[in-house]
Parts: sequence; structure tokens; C-alpha cells
Amino acid sequence: MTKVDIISGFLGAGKTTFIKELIAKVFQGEKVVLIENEFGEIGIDSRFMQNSGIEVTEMNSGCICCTLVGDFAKSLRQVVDEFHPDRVLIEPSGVGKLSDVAAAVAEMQEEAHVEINSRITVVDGKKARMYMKNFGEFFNNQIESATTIVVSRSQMMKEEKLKECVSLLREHNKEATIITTPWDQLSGDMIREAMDHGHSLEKELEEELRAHEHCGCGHEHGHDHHHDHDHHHHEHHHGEHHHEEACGCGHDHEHGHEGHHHADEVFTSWGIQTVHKFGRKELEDILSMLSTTGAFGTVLRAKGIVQTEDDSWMEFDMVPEESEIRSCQPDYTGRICVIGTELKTEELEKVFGK
Ligand SMILES: Nc1nc2c(ncn2[C@@H]2O[C@H](COP(=O)(O)OP(=O)(O)OP(=O)(O)O)[C@@H](O)[C@H]2O)c(=O)[nH]1
Repeated sequence: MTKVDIISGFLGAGKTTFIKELIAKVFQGEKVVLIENEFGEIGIDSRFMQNSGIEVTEMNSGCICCTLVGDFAKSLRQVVDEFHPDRVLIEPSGVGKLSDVAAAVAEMQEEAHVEINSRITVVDGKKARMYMKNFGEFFNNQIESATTIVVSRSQMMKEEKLKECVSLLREHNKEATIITTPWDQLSGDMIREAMDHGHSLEKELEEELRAHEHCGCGHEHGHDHHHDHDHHHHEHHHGEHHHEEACGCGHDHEHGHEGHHHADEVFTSWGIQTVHKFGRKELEDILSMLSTTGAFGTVLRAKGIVQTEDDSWMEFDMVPEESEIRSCQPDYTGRICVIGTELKTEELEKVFGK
């Protein structure tokens, strides 16, 4: 039986960084495959995993919980058949709904010989309040569906702010283990323990689900459930399709007060491959403009790898109010990906597409 751990989290939360930590500290000696789903068409992240010694399957240009759900099921089956791994890590795109991804895995648990071990959500502690308010439909779903929540950037937060963040998370999930200690201070055993707690929650949920399986509405219900134990969020999964209409079974099918959208109805991405050689200052200025002006739409994430004027290479990461540029090894070509809402692609083209 292959264990499946789903590591979700909103755009730029720290999923990839946390997965690196898991591979280095927790899954040593295990045969691990990572299925990585990027919303943008230009994949950036797989290169970060190149030296980690694990197999990486990339799925770009859409969301494995909506447009790519069929491809995703196929990929999961394929990696299990081909590699017989001990563990498959799934990194959904930052705008994926964890409940939908988990439902897609749950649907094929038996035939693919996999079992969900944990549903982890990485949360940028500094932005939790803002994302809850602005993108609650996606952000809260990831919180509500998690068995373990990992707060990133907690080392940059004052105690008061961290407390506030935890109580916000608790409003949406009373059961999950919340990791607030910076993960680089935790031993592999401690992280595993927090995940195993998630595992027992997952089992409880499955049992609870079996007990409630038939509500008599004639619809097939997915194998997923919010575990805030209030039943306002009773959600129905219908494989690839999401029905908005009332089904008359007497349950409240509201998908939270925010409505029910696919990620590609709300978020857009823009990307290019480029041979342009950027100056460090030039790149810094662009990232600062993306993050502080509305001239490019609402930019929630930018990342990439580009060549520099002196023929070395740099990779960059930008989330609102935070950007980072690092030197790195050369890549086969320069690549840039930007994700946000109402992106002004002509403006992005002007600054990046030289
Ligand atoms: N200081 C600090 N930076 C962090 C932490 N976690 C992530 N980051 C930074 O945040 C940026 C995004 O991190 P990623 O791990 O790529 O985030 P992601 O969730 O995989 O992002 P997507 O590509 O949007 O899915 C990077 O610059 C990281 O170095 C953290 O705990 N502390």
C-alpha cells in the first residue's frame, strides 16, 4: 500500500520549501515520488527537486482538482505502477481546493492501492487574515480540509500576531494539529508525529464518512468531509463536475458563503521562456513594482529563473510585500511565471518580455 501525503497551501505559502524539509528529514530511506501541479503553464519548481534524489512528475497549466483531474488520476496510477513507491507526495497548485484533490485520491484509493496518510496545508502566517478575506473560497477550503496545518514564516512574526493567526485557523478547523514552530527547528521525528496525528484524524474521518455515507439524495457523494464538525459545509463531490443546483436531499449544499468557483475562473497566469539577461537591479525593480503597484493587476505570485548580465543565473520568488533573488545553477533556458487576478499581460510583457 502506497501512502499519499497531500501538501497544499495558497500561492507562495512555502509548500515546496516544506516538502524539501520533509524529504531531507522525515522520508529518508523511503522511495518517494512527488506529483507537482503548477497552475501556470511554465513549470519552475521541478528544478528545485532535481538534486533531492526523488522522482518528480510535473503537471502544469491547470489545476489537478478541476481541469486536470482526469490526467491527475492517470498520473497517480502510473507512478504507483511504474515505481511502486512507499510514498507519493502531491503538491497541488496554490489555488487548488484540498477537499477536491483529496476526493480525487479517495475515489481511486482501492484500485490504485494507495491510502491517504495526511492532508497538510502550509499557511503563510503573515498573510492568513488577508487571504481569508480576499480569497476565502480557496484559502479556507485548504484550512478546513487539513489534518495538519503548518504555519510558515512564524519566525518573522510577533507572538501576538502568531496567536491571532492560530485563532483564525481554529475558527475554520478545530481538530488539525497546527505546527507553529519554524520547521527548521523541528526534528524529523517531531514533524512525523504531527503528521501521524493527522493520520489518525484521517481514519476518524473515513469512519465517520462511512457512517453517513447514504443521505438518500441519489447523488454519489465524494469521500471527503470538512472536519470542523459543524455541518454547514456539507459538500458534495461529483467527480469532475460540480453541481450548483439543489439536489433535494435536504442537506445544505452551500459551498461556504463564497460560492463555488474553479481556480481558472478567478486566477490567471502568465509565463514566458526568455533568453534576456537581466541585471540584478533591473529584476529587483520589476519585482518591487509587481508587489507594490497595481499596474500589473493583482500579482499574488511571481517566480522564475533567468540569466544575469554577467552570464551567471539567478532564481527569484515574489509574494505580496516579499521578494527574494538567489544565485543558482544554470538552467536550459530562462523561465518566468506570474499568477494573480486580473493580470495585465501586456504590461508584464513589456517588463519581462524583452
Ligand atoms: N522566511 C521564510 N521564507 C519562507 C518560508 N517559507 C517559504 N518561504 C519563502 O517563500 C517563497 C515561496 O516559497 P515556496 O516554498 O516556493 O512556496 P510554494 O507554496 O511552493 O509556492 P507556489 O510556487 O506558489 O506553489 C520562497 O522565497 C521561500 O523562500 C518561511 O518559513 N520563512
